[in-house]
Amino acid sequence: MIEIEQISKSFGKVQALNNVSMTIGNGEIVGLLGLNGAGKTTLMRIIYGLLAPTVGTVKVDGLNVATQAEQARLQLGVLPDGAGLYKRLTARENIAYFARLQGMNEAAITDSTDQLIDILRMDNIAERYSDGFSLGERMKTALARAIVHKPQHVLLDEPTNGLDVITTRAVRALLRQLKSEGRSVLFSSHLMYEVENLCDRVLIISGGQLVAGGRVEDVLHSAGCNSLEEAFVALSQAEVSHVV
Ligand SMILES: Nc1ncnc2c1ncn2[C@@H]1O[C@H](COP(=O)(O)OP(=O)(O)OP(=O)(O)O)[C@@H](O)[C@H]1O
Repeated sequence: MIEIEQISKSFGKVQALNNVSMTIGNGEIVGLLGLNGAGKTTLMRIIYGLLAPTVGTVKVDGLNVATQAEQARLQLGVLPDGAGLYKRLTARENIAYFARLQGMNEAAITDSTDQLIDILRMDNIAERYSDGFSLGERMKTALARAIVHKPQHVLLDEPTNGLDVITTRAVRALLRQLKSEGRSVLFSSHLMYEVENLCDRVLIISGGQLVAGGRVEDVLHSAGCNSLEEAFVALSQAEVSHVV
């Protein structure tokens, strides 16, 4: 379980997050929605321990990410915003290198890398250097790298960004598989239908504040809307102060 308790984060005068609390349970897919600049990436980076919150704590399976960062990170797989790859490594080598950093043995690395190359349809790029990869090819490699060590919790910042329809479907199937294995998935997206189809729960952030959360039908009901897009627009446009 990931427990986010009263997180606030300021960058100078910009309050990127303001008193955000939530939990993400095992076996759950949670979608994080928010307009550009709402605070999604900041929240993901804080959960992974890349950024320290100004106030608040994050616990991953009871481990405080501020004070037990290394142990907590072993439980997490992360696809960061604009994920960078090692250009002088092939896609396969990028994935395997990351797995090695996570302490996996070589047999498990080969096994898991082969599986992901197959699932994400990466046969044509597996042995190519990542320098020059298209957006979708980079995303596939970064996604495989994020989950190669089979983490308990997966944080994905816009995981289907730039992917073609077949690969997007494969990614959705992969996320459902992670859920069926009892893993938790938190992903951000600007695609309403994706969130609607995939998520057990949706969280809506606006101006750094959590303005709605729950099952899609509950969010629609409380916003008095017929579609998630309508509810999202209505909730995101509510007046929220963004500057302290
Ligand atoms: N390192 C930083 N320095 C200054 N401001 C920052 C920094 N990182 C984020 N911000 C600001 O914090 C706010 C939240 O940014 P964040 O990247 O979390 O938004 P987001 O919801 O992921 O947006 P998008 O959908 O555009 O990716 C924005 O106003 C952004 O400009």
